[in-house]
Amino acid sequence: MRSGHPITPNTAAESAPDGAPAQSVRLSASCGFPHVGSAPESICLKDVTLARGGRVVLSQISLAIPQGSFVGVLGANGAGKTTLFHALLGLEPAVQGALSVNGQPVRRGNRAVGYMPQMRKLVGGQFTGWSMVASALHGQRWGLPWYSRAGRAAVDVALAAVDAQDLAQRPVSALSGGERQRLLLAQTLLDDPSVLLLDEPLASLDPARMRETVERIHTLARARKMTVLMSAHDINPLLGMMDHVLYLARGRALLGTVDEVITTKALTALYGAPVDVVRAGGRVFVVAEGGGSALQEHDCGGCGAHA
Ligand SMILES: Nc1ncnc2c1ncn2[C@@H]1O[C@H](COP(=O)(O)OP(=O)(O)OP(=O)(O)O)[C@@H](O)[C@H]1O
Repeated sequence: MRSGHPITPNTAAESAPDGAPAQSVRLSASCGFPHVGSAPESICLKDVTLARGGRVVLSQISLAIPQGSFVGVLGANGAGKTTLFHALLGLEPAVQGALSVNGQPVRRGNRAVGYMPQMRKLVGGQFTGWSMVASALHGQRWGLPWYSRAGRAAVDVALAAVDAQDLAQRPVSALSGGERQRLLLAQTLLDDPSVLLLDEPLASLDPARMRETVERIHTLARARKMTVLMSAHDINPLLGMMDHVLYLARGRALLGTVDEVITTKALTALYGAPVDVVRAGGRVFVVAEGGGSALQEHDCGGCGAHA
């Protein structure tokens, strides 16, 4: 992971950089500043600065995400996607500013917020699918032999919600990456959250599984009226599903619709360096100067500043 960024002006939707028209911006009731969409906001950031290891990662961000919005969180390695999720979970205090979820200040252990961390290694290898999901029941621990009737029912409902009843009795070690992702998603649903934070749930899936996963999450979110923030390195599997994009780069954030944010002009302004948005074959590519993907490489201009 690379380092953070110097403090830079806020570039969220209400003060988008040149080239980022914010037609859908309206005045938020409780956030107190303009935001995208027409629903009441589910997530508010007011002048928020976040740091990791003493380095500023996101600087003076203000934005509001409406309830029920499906948001793709994009940005290169180290852009601050996980840091933002941790802050919304109450795990990383802000250096400055205020974050709220459903009108309340963020707090650790808020069961209204479901979280699926990045899956970097095998989770729950020796357990069955059912036990792995049950292990996330509130107050439970791995391997406990007994669950309440309500807890068991919640596990069954969560497995059904992600079409994973057939995985319930199979050992997790024998499941594919996509099948394990479904179990992890089921875990996040146990507490019937109103906000889902999904950190790179598409990592290591093939394109067909990526699309299937996005569609499943989208359908679930619509049915349960959940606000979803899903981080990703490729925008393409999310196209047509996102209500909004939250794009992080150089310590700044830009929130809006795909058409507002994913433009050469808007992203060049956000990165502060030439970036091309190229559309080909129904796909979108964000290309940095020199030809590489801007979503794969972290532009470190300004790195090294400390909070
Ligand atoms: N535990 C830590 N201690 C110190 N610095 C950290 C820590 N975790 C992350 N960082 C730094 O914070 C910055 C943001 O990291 P973060 O994980 O939020 O980025 P990300 O956008 O989620 O990246 P990726 O796409 O690679 O997962 C990076 O510069 C990273 O090196």
